[in-house]
Amino acid sequence: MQSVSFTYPNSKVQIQVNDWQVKQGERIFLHGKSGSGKTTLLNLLSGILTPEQGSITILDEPFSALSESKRDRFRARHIGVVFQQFNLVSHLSVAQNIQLAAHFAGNKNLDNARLTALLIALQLPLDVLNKKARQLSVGQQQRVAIARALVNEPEILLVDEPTSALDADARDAFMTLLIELCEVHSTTLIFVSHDAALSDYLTTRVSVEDLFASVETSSC
Ligand SMILES: Nc1ncnc2c1ncn2[C@@H]1O[C@H](COP(=O)(O)OP(=O)(O)OP(=O)(O)O)[C@@H](O)[C@H]1O
Repeated sequence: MQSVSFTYPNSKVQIQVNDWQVKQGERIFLHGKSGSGKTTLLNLLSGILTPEQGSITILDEPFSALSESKRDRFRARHIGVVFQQFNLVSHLSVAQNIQLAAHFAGNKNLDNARLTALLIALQLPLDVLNKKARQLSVGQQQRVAIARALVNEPEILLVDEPTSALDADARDAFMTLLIELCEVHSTTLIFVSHDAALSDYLTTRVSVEDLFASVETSSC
């Protein structure tokens, strides 16, 4: 991110990042107070929002300068996103939810073996494939959201508070799996959570307040 600024319409809150670089394969624990701008930052990195000024370069592509359709295609191919609310299509089966993500990425080679391997890696029973997303427990929905985000083997994974509904044991099991999957594929992970205990699973801690404050210091 280079000299990025963003303000929501009718809002006084401005998000500014002077210079932020993330290395390939880095696993970042992004934390900060409620309302400090973590989700907004993830939305800028996923291209759901675009900066008013400055630029976001991802995998050497001028990501924030791409047209909306090119940005959507780039996201589908290279960036996995797991939102707080998972955003599964509730009336579709788990298999259909995952296949939809593969379809948007132009991934025509999603075979059943790969789908099965992903579910096993996430410790999901295989019979969930035919269940509707709305029939799953919250913990299962979280794992399916991760499976959907990983199905295209993205270089980058953006995850927003994925463990908030899990108990401590389920949370630790989930984190171990997530990190293992990221290690296997050298996935760059940006992980937002209020749960400081989870930072042990990640390699780098970044506070959004510091990230945003560094702009004010350097621009004075
Ligand atoms: N669509 C929107 N329109 C206007 N203001 C918004 C919008 N979404 C968020 N904001 C404001 O932008 C600021 C940053 O919000 P954001 O959701 O990024 O924070 P956060 O750090 O993710 O918060 P939390 O930890 O509570 O999820 C807040 O002041 C919020 O009220």
